[in-house]
Amino acid sequence: MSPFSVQLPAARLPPFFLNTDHRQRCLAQLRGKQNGLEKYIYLSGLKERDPNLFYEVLLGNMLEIVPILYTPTVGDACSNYSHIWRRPEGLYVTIEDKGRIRQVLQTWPSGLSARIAVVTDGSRILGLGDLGANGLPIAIGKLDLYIGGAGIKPTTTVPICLDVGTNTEKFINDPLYLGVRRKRPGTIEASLFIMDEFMNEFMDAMKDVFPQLVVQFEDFSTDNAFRYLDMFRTKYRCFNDDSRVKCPCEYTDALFEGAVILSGFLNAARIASSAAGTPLSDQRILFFGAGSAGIGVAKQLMSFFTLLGMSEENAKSRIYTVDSKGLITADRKGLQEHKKYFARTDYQGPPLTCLVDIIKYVRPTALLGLSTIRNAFTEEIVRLMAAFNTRPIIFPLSNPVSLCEVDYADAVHWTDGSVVFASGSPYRPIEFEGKVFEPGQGNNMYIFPGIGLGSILCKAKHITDSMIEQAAIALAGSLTEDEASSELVYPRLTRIRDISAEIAVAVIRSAQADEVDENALLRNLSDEALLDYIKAKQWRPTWTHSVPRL
Ligand SMILES: NC(=O)C1=CN([C@@H]2O[C@H](COP(=O)(O)OP(=O)(O)OC[C@H]3O[C@@H](n4cnc5c(N)ncnc54)[C@H](OP(=O)(O)O)[C@@H]3O)[C@@H](O)[C@H]2O)C=CC1
Ligand SMILES: CC(=O)C(=O)O
Ligand SMILES: [Mg+2]
Repeated sequence: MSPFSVQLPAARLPPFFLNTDHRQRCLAQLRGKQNGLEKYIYLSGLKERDPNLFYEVLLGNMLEIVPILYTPTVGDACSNYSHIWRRPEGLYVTIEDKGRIRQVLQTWPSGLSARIAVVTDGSRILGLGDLGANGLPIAIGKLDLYIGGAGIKPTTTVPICLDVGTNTEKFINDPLYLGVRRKRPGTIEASLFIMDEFMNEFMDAMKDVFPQLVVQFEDFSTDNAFRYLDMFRTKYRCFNDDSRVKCPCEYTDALFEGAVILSGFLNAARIASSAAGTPLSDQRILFFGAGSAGIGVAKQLMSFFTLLGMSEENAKSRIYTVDSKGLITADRKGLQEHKKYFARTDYQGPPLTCLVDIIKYVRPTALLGLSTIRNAFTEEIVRLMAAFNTRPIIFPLSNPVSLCEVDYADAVHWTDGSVVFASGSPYRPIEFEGKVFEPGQGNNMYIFPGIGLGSILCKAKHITDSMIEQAAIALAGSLTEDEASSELVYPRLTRIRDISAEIAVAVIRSAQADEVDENALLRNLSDEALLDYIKAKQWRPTWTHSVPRL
């Protein structure tokens, strides 16, 4: 509880306490911690003691604090959550609650005022795999970004972990593990039926208990992600898609990632095209990793190409996908459903299984990594990209850093500084041959806060494809002159609040065009008035650091 929000007798506080800058004290305490996990624990404690001070410190120090609350450190927090747990921070709905999920949700204090829930089942946390009940911090971290990055009110957010078990043996055997001690229901018909019943009951109960809520599904394993979104996309106010291109990637994590990568890719392609003197649309994009994230991003890029006037076939032909078995081709036996859409029909020859060979065959202008394979983009691969392209686009997007396909410094060195780079987790700028190089962070954190804010304010019934596309275009267009001349592909994180407000304008306009908005009051506002309205609605911490001693 904040010392400022309770009536403490003055003598209970040190005499000069109220006249010192607590933000500086918090930063000093934070910086005194030995490692990322300790910093995470410290910040979590600060949020509990004094939420206003916590968000004030976050807003003033985004570059330092976001990598702790979010990727990469949140990955450590999740992996170790049962050991570092201090206090209840979210809602757990377990498989054992089946039949009474409504009552469980009703225990959350702010039913009617809740606006955004991030829901994970812990089955694919970042690229770290099945972390079971330990997955909750990813939902908390995302919501901190909704709050910090867009100004969503903290009391309207709901982090939820669906604990249906874990297949990670070491957790089940860990005496401190906090989740239910059982394996996840399997994939035989009867187990799927039980899970479908559980998920249907959960979503029905969510709609009843939190009538104004938008649900973001986060870090479900690819098979579950596709399955549940297929079940729910037209029924509930979860992130949703009226897709022109029917391939199953409406899973929100992938949708947002698609939008954010589209945005960075647009800026990267402009840089690369102008260096090579080729048209923007003349791109060949190789996706290394074809799970929900890879296919989600591929879909978003290709749908943008169709907006540029390309036919669907032409747009699709620009995209190549690779999984653990190599280049995905249509003649492969037993190909999973989500991989079929982009499977190549034009490759004749023995299966291409090695990335070097695939790159020699495709000669991509852009190489995107969503594979969770650390250092998969070797020196040979990166040098090949540089040999084929004046400005090779290389986006190693797997999170956290420990799973990133190539480190920034290596990418810069191996391409003699020609790489156009964005990674999923943050890297620091580096100096190479007397020049400072600044990496981009291609992470959905740039987009979901603004989409959430816009959707809440216009009371969107669903989030349509065009809302997501317009959000991506607004993000791409949000670079300042300084950022563009530094060849950044994403704006600097310190501006995320303003960027989220601009994205929210684009999202609201698009919701209005698609007639899914229910807040008629916003329809007649000019863009300028709408931006002012959005900024006025952004929640800010009300903490003051200079309160006189009584
Ligand atoms: N930057 C961002 O904003 C975001 C990043 N991500 C990141 O994307 C990554 C992937 O997520 P997701 O799609 O859900 O995960 P999945 O596990 O579903 O997909 C991983 C993909 O990589 C492929 N793969 C695995 N090993 C290899 C290998 N040795 N060679 C080639 N391909 C391989 C898999 O192949 P196969 O299908 O054959 O198993 C699969 O297609 C995660 O690290 C996640 O953190 C996710 C969302 C947003
Ligand atoms: C960033 C993110 O959502 C992921 O890696 O899953
Ligand atoms: Mg995610």
